[in-house]
Amino acid sequence: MAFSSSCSSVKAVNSRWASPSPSPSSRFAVIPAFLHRRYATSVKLTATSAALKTVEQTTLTENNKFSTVGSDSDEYNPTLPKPRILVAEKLGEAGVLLLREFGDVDCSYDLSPEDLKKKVAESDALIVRSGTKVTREVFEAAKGRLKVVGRAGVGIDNVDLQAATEHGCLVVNAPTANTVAAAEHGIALLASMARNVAQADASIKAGKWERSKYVGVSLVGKTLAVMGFGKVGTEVARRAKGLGMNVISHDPYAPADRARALGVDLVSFDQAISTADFVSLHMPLTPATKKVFNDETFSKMKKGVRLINVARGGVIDEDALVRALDAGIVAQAALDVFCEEPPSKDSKLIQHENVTVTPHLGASTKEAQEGVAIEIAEAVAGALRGELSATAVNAPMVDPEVLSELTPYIVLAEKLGRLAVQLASGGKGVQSIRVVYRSARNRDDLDTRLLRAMITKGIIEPISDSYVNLVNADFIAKQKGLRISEERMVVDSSPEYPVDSIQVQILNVESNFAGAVSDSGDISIEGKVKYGVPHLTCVGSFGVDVSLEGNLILCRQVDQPGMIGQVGNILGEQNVNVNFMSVGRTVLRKQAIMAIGVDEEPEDKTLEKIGGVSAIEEFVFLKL
Ligand SMILES: NC(=O)c1ccc[n+]([C@@H]2O[C@H](COP(=O)([O-])OP(=O)(O)OC[C@H]3O[C@@H](n4cnc5c(N)ncnc54)[C@H](O)[C@@H]3O)[C@@H](O)[C@H]2O)c1
Ligand SMILES: O=C(O)[C@H](O)COP(=O)(O)O
Repeated sequence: MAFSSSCSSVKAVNSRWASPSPSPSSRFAVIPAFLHRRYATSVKLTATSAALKTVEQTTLTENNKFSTVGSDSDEYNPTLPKPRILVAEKLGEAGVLLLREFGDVDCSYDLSPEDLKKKVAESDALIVRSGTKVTREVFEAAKGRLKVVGRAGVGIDNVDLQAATEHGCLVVNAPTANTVAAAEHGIALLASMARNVAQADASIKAGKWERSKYVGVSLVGKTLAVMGFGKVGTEVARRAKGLGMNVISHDPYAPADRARALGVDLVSFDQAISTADFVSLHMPLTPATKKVFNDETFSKMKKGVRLINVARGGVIDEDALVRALDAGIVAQAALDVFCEEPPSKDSKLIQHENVTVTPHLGASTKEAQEGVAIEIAEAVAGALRGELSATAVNAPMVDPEVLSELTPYIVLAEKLGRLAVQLASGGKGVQSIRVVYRSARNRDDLDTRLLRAMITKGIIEPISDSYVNLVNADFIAKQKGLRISEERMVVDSSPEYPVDSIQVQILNVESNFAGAVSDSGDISIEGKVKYGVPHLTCVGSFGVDVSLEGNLILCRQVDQPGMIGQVGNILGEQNVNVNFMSVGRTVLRKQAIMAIGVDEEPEDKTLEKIGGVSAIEEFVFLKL
């Protein structure tokens, strides 16, 4: 089939073909050294669906004091020295037993940073919860011995992932076993806050009997805003419905039908916080959610609102919360997590009489800890045996040859995913993605899993705290209710290159940039690799040609002379360097799209000026 594109004509204005090919995100592309060694001797990877199957047993040397086994059917070889596993925080007994069957387990809790460094130098695996900081210094001190870090829980903000990857250390976590525990703790805080349980308990223990002081508020009929409708948020909503509450939720990326099925309306951020009597936080800590609860947002809340946080302390500006409590905007807060853990003893927030606190207990039930312990023990033992883990967060396992050929396409795929998700808006949520690969290669001679993983990574990472890689991409996509369908079209170009173009479509969503919506009504963008550099070649129905470096401004305007100059001048005045510009149009002198690659992030006022140009109908700034 000959190559066909839905895009219209394009005129490139500036060219940087000679730019060096950008390297892929190092977190993804750096293959842990021990995996390299293992695969280097044992695995023949092909570009077929068998690409990730290991076929032989391998004995490791150097830092690997025991053998690892590649095939699913092979057993761990008990004649070789057992791996040493350091458990640095309390882990459920079932998990410890499982680990003992497999290795020498050292349970040493409350280690000082110095002692931790000494111990990791003699350990093949380390298991922690949120209380141990696994820093770069820890990986350096391990001198290559540490092969796996297991986080017995969800958040891996206490593990330096970049350092782990650089030191060839796999990081795995246990993302699902504590969901219900966290939700139950949220509900416990909600109910005990509403009825002043903690304060009344302290009062009575101090010898008082203050019945009128601790009159509470009822939950039934009140509105609860669940901020973040993921695993924990969904379970909180389900339980709050059972308490007779009216539940609304804000989550720009959650599927509306999943919420509707629970009788929950997905609403805008402002609508959620301004109408709720109770606000419960369940979003991840990301650059977009950091301190999202601040003076401005508190001022929009209903006077007397009650706040619960079992997510991450960093989503709240804690000083602003104290001000909101003092002003009576927030009547009460119940907090399980803090910006700094443990928080300082004399923190105004902790000491506030209308605040109830728990020391990060969300996951701390016997059942959750047993579940998490088993989940992490299996993941760590599996990783030490060399198996793929569905909860690995930093390790691709790809033949270096395949990786090297695909490198520029990997960058392209991630950037297309990242761009596409930023073009989505509205309450329906990103649910269905369609990817079309145009390639001259035979269908079975192109393994697209790495590309699909990178598109998934590009789509998910800007909107969550999940780390996506080849190993966990499908797992995370499924967890988030994201359906990714792939199509391959054979085109008449050179089979020397694995892919001619990649098209990413987000189906059934609204866009914040109407120009990105194709004739089929879906958000659609397409890109190619040209001379090793990823390029955006199509936006909606408009052909463009802009190298995907730095950041991007897309403008839709009336096709008329002088537009490039006007916008270029505005950016130039603000010292924003344009690295690439391209204009594509459908019909002469009607509508056109201008794609402008910029090195810096323009200030708001600069973007406002661009929006003020009369011929510009809409524009959007996108981070690559
Ligand atoms: N206190 C504890 O002990 C404890 C236990 C488990 C989880 N957690 C924390 O709870 C949080 C949620 O965990 P989860 O397992 O449900 O994660 P999840 O990834 O399943 O859900 C997070 C949800 O937040 C949404 N989201 C992303 N950005 C958002 C934004 N700007 N506004 C609103 N929603 C947004 C995502 O779309 C997703 O649906 C995480 O921060 C996790 O670390 C804490
Ligand atoms: O991220 C998590 O899983 C929770 O915050 C629980 O942390 P914990 O394992 O330290 O209790």
